[in-house]
Amino acid sequence: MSNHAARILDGKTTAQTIQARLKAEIESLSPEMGRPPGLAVLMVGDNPASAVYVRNKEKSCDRIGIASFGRKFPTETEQGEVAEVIEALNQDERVDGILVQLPLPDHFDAVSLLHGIDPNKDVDGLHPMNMGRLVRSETGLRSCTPAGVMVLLNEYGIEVAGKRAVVLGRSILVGKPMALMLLEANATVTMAHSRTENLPELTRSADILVSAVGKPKFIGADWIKSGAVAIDVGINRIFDSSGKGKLVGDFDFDAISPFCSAITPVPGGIGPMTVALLLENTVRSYRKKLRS
Ligand SMILES: Nc1nc(=O)c2c([nH]1)NC[C@@H]1CN(c3ccc(C(=O)N[C@@H](CCC(=O)O)C(=O)O)cc3)C=[N+]21
Ligand SMILES: [Mg+2]
Repeated sequence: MSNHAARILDGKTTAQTIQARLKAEIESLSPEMGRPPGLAVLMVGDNPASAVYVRNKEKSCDRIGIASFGRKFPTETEQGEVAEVIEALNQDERVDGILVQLPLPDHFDAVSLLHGIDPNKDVDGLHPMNMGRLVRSETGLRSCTPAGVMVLLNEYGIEVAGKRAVVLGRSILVGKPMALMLLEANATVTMAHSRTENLPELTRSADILVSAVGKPKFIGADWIKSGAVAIDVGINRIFDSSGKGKLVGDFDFDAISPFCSAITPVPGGIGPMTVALLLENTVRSYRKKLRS
């Protein structure tokens, strides 16, 4: 079963549908709440992937009625200064979500900074409280990228239970929570990483292959099982011979799509889903205040 046309899992359209639903929900909740939801994004230095994300988040917040409390710090900022801002945002009643862009500059200790975020405002799901809830399959705020993958799979009716899933990458932001969410959905999950031996042989066993390694067009056709579902979390900027930049994923899309049953494009796949789930988490934490 090869050379069938893969279904394109359209994250852009799915994300727009989610955003439209959230916009309506915000309109109906805000009279009672007396304020819009608020999201604070903190960025230190100027990582290009983070810059794309920040731009898209701010546009989306404007569009659906979430107030942005963003702060940008120069690379040489001291950790203590950012920690103080986080503490002020924890106390600020107008703020429902706080997100610290990763990676942070080398002189930062990301772990201790993330521990300082109020778990109820941790819309990135990175606080140990929320990570622990995920490990235990308890409800809590969940990492936006892997949560977006699960929503997209569900949107397209892709069966996960009983399937073999391989996750490439073991970051706290994507790989680890992704593996746990697939496990929760009853997939048989393998986590692979830079030290994994015979990687292509492993990925050829995957019914669902998720890549979050950040290497442009790293994965070619001989890594893919025929009929696999390919989920590309990589967002890599490359430049053509004329110096023009464009975004590509970890998959060599044109090479592998003939062998896949379904595949996410870059751009327009998991990126927009990440933004949508961030907004969703923010609205969730806003809505929770109505009842408390
Ligand atoms: N604490 C933290 N949480 C994150 O989730 C996080 C982070 N730090 N640091 C940076 C990465 C990167 N990231 C992106 C999310 C969406 C797009 C996105 O919207 N991509 C569009 C790009 C469209 C375009 O502008 O060309 C797409 O793929 O279609 C990009 C990048 C989240 N990250
Ligand atoms: Mg994408």
